[in-house]
Amino acid sequence: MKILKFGGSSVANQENIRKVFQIIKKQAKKDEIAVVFSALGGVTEVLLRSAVKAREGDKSYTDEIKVLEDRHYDLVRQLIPIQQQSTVLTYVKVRFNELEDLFHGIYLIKECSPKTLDYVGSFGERLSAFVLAEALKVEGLNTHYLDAREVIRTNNRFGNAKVDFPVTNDLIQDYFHSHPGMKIITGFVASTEKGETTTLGRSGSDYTAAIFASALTADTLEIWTDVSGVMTSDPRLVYSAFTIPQLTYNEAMELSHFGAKVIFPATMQPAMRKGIPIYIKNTFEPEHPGTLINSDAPTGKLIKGISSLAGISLLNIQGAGLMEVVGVSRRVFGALADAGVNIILISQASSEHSICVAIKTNEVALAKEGIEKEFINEIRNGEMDPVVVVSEMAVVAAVGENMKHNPGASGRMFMALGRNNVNVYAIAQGSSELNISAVVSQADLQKALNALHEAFFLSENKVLHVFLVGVGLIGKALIKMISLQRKKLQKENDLDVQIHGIANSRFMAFHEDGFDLANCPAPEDAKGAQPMDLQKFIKQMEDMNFSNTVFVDCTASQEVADTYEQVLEAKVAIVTPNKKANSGSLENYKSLKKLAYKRGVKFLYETNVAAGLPVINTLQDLMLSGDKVLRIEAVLSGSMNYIFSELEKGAPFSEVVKVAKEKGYTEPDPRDDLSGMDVGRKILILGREAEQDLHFEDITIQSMVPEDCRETASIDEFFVKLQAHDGEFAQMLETAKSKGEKLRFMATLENGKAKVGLNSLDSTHPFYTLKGSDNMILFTTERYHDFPMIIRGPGAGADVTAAGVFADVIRLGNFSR
Ligand SMILES: NC(=O)C1=CN([C@@H]2O[C@H](COP(=O)(O)OP(=O)(O)OC[C@H]3O[C@@H](n4cnc5c(N)ncnc54)[C@H](O)[C@@H]3O)[C@@H](O)[C@H]2O)C=CC1
Ligand SMILES: N[C@@H](CC=O)C(=O)O
Ligand code: NA
Repeated sequence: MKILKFGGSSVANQENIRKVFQIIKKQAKKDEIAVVFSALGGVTEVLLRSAVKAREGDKSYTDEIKVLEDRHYDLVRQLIPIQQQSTVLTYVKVRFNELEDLFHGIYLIKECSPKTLDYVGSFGERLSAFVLAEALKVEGLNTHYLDAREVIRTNNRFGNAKVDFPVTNDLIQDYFHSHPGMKIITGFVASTEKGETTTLGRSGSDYTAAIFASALTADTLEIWTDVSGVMTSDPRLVYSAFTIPQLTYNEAMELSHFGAKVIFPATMQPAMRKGIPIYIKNTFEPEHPGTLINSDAPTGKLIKGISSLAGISLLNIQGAGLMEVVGVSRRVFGALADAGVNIILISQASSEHSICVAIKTNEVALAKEGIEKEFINEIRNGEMDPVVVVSEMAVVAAVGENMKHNPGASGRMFMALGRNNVNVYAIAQGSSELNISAVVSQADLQKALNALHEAFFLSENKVLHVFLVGVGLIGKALIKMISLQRKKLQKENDLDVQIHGIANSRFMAFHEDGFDLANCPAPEDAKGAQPMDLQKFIKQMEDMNFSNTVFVDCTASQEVADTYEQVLEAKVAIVTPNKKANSGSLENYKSLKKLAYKRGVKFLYETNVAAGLPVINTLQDLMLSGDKVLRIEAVLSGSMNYIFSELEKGAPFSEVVKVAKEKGYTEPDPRDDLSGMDVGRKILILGREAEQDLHFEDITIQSMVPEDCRETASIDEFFVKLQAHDGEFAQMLETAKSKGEKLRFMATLENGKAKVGLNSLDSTHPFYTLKGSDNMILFTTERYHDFPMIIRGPGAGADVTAAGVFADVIRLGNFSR
């Protein structure tokens, strides 16, 4: 025997009911089944609301009841052929006549007792189960309508009646023996010995199903609802939440205490006591295995799920006079009980200096008043402080029986929270080791849940959540690269990179699950694209509240660089090829580094110098290991090296500059390269990385932009004007050639001063052989003294730069593991 229960959403309308019928017919072919139905979705609420309206003399209840009546008639007409409709329509009509009389009575005497309310509430299930039993007959099933009031006996605590199990079990068994056919049972309703109608309280229909399952020792109980089982966490907050395949009864109880509202375990008790397996299944996705809840040993992971509860406040009861005083906690809890306040979590440290309890925020006033009244003398004497209330809190709890005797769960939990800058206000774990709960600020709830979810369930795949500003040459290349490499990273490095925000200077767009990187739209073409607003972008990034968030700045914008402080403050890591922040004031450079350190996040910018070539990291390693930089001599501009080496092949200067831009070597504005500014910035950054207090004024820069081209408005106009100077550059080249030399645009840093400019070098110089977009950096240090350390290779271009940015992002994965 199997008991199936379908909730209100499963029977909300004809379309859904057809799905329910499919499921019932399929199961009836294999097994003996009985089916419990809730009222059609929303009906009970309307009935109860109308009763209140009637009591308050509000006549509009009649309209609401009329709508319900028509809804049931419509359903009969939709499900049952016309020739067979009359008995069913009559049944419905009689029920609504009864309701009309009932409501009229309430309206007249202006009174509606809990007993009357139970009677009113019973109509929803009595209507749905009857109509559906008849409709299933039309489908060829031999059904038998069972009004559960005939067999479920309760006391007369109306609204939340207690079941008399011995009597009920006998009645159910007798009924099933003496009545053939597939029972179609009303959920929620029961009756007293005297035949008064009662209801079974919250999730009453689940309870009905469990009562029948238990009385009949069913093989299984299936709860059909609108979600595919119990999820690992609240899917509205944790996008990667998934269905838990199997839970023990204990785990199900713990999980549903906070958050997972799929079942209300109290209602499952009768089935649990008998060890009957319970399946949570989805009417709208019947093939999904859903969740099995049974008494088997816990399976799988260290924890099963992460539940949460918002709207919490913490009460701190503390004072020096409370230490080692027996009876304090009894009085605290007594006072809370007297005030009718439900305690959600308790924590007391062994110093006994304070007791901390978490309660629902709407009960704070009652609780505070109750406790302060109880301790009025102690507070007056200064032995105890007034109760301190911290509001806007939430509880997160890791749940699973495998935590028992298995060290590491709390370590992993608090590590994940700490790494993501989630402050923990209170902690509780019972000795059952089934649940570790932590109180966090409500603003951090989503981040906390995601961090925990990742730590416990996705730990094979740590996820970096990227927000990318600047989808230009480098940004686009980066997206493409991540898309191509993602599978391998997931498989071989336990790392996933998702992009949740994209922006250029005009538009921005966001995606909760991460954009489809293989077909990533431009920001302006993405769904929900909005005009770019940098502050809004950052706010949205913070609101999405992912753990391991990375802000990637692929612009050359000062405005974006100016937000780094704000971003780091939010504990978000930064990866950027944009040199503006590090080449601004020395103070800003230092304070950003300090802030990143303080906030425990990384600020990575390898591509600030020589694109993907390992220059910054190498220099940082040298410094960390105690070396000292004496001199840096370098070619730091890919575009300038390209331009001066291409010039040798005979093309005009302006033409070569254009090609350098087309090849993606130059800055967005090529004058930044030609003016030496870009190289100036790079040598400044290298100096600072070498722990020298370098300012921009310490650099002498020779500009290659002819005077009259400096003030031109557009880049196109600049190119036109530049043509007039092709001859001068050809002449410079000739002069060098005549001496057997080559032109190299380079930077030198020594004794706290830097020089940037064009040099003519003979063949003995290491830079002589550079080609194309090559960069070359010579570090002369205390350790690399006689011969410098040399780094050489292409130092500009979309791919080598994007690769460097990508490598920094991946590096973050290693840091924050
Ligand atoms: N091209 C190269 O070889 C290398 C470039 N870099 C750096 O990479 C960065 C990006 O360069 P490219 O991709 O070539 O530039 P790009 O001009 O192709 O792209 C820049 C993107 O940033 C966007 N943008 C500009 N200001 C913005 C703002 N305030 N808010 C939002 N978006 C904004 C633009 O709309 C554009 O989508 C620059 O900082 C550059 O110095 C670093 C190393 C090498
Ligand atoms: N424009 C730069 C590339 C970025 O740093 C160059 O030409 O080297
Ligand atoms: Na680099």
